[in-house]
Amino acid sequence: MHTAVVLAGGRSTRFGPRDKAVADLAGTPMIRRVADRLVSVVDALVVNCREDQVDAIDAALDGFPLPVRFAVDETPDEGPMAGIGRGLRAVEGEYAFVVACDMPFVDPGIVAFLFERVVDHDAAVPRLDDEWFQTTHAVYRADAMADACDAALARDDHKILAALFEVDYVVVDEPALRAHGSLDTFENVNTREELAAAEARLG
Ligand SMILES: Nc1nc2c(ncn2[C@@H]2O[C@H](COP(=O)(O)OP(=O)(O)OP(=O)(O)O)[C@@H](O)[C@H]2O)c(=O)[nH]1
Repeated sequence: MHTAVVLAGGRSTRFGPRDKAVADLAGTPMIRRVADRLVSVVDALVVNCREDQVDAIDAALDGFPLPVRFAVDETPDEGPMAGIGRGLRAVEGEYAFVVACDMPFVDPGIVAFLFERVVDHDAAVPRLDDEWFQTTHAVYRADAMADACDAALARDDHKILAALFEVDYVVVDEPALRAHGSLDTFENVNTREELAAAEARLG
């Protein structure tokens, strides 16, 4: 059983007054695009967000063919690592793909490969040449990473890497990623301009 945890609890300040999770991207809410890209590689979806986002996200996911569960932040605005931990606690199987709600080109081939690479480890984290770890596009062993998130938060450390470095992780490098899909998978939409560019690419 594979789950996807979609992170949507941020404030989208660069995007403007509206929540980018449910922003219209070529006729489909962004989070729905992300979810739709994952149907072939996971069995269930967990959405991490704030309570005030639930209704709009639930509407955006109306008719989604897999079970959807919400993992609402107990305390909002604790950062993405807190969201990862919260989301992973709601996962039923062993492993989950964690992805930001603003990655509409997420590539199922690469996600499937991350699920292969994580076996016998706690995390499989992509890392492109000259770039940092793609921790919001990675597969985690749900209980191990959730424990590490809780431990880091208890030390008042909110960095995702503080949790990652506590678990047994493998790095998935750029050549391996390229062999399994498009690196567009890591593209994220933070601004209205990036939304327009994504829309143009979708035709
Ligand atoms: N639960 C939770 N998730 C968060 C938080 N901050 C960011 N995220 C999520 O982490 C992912 C990456 O965050 P950003 O792209 O920086 O999103 P953001 O914080 O909403 O955007 P900006 O305010 O423009 O930086 C997104 O999927 C966010 O929804 C938070 O405080 N809590």
